[in-house]
Amino acid sequence: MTALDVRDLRRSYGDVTALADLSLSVADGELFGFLGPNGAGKTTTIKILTGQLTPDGGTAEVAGADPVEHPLDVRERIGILPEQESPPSFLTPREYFQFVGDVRDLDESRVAEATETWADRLGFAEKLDTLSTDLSRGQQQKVMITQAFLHDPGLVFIDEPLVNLDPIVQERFKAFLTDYTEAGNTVFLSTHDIDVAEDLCTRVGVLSGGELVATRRPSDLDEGESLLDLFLEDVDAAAMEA
Ligand SMILES: Nc1ncnc2c1ncn2[C@@H]1O[C@H](COP(=O)(O)OP(=O)(O)OP(=O)(O)O)[C@@H](O)[C@H]1O
Repeated sequence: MTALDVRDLRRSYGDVTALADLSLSVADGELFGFLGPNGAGKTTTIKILTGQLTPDGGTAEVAGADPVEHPLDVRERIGILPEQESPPSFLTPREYFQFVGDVRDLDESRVAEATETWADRLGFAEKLDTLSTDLSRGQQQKVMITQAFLHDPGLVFIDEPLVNLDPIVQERFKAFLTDYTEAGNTVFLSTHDIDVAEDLCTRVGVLSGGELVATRRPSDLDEGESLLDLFLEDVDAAAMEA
């Protein structure tokens, strides 16, 4: 089954072309890395696929629904971890998860269980009743990760999830992502950390100038080959063609 399918997606902001012509499919169970230099169009793509932005043209199906025609259906079925967003400063993590649970129509007991599981997994149990404004950047990131997974979505969009996490928590979260996708769920991971993508992803797509210029499987790399070198070659080749 296909977790997401994108055909000929286009989006400009005034005379800036953010997405020129993007076609891409991600299957259920993939841990898909979305790579690209600054300004390549990654955030624009994620905003369209998560029902936050309308494209100028093209089609998309995400978790079985059209994010343009039925953005609420898509948002119900997916989890989203946007880059550089914080939990509301005036709520504690526990209150924030209750709020997200209400919006997502989850039973109180399910929210309580997920809260305990994630606080334990990411190591912030002692901060569950602290106002978010008094949390460190890393602790706030743990809260944002938790809200993305609170309802056990089959498809999650995560943008630079490891930022501000200490190495121990990073490893724990990476192991979770692997287990999560091996269980059949799908992760769409946008990152500049090519080493993490090489280590973690089952497949990556390289976006450059608003177009997908390569897809690769880290498991297919030859001895001595690195995803970073190939990424740099892909982006250089795309720049030469432009
Ligand atoms: N609201 C906006 N108004 C005008 N231009 C925008 C807007 N949002 C994005 N852009 C432009 O669209 C292009 C793609 O931006 P986008 O944020 O999608 O790239 P990105 O791959 O996520 O970049 P980064 O890795 O730096 O976060 C860039 O040239 C950017 O300047």
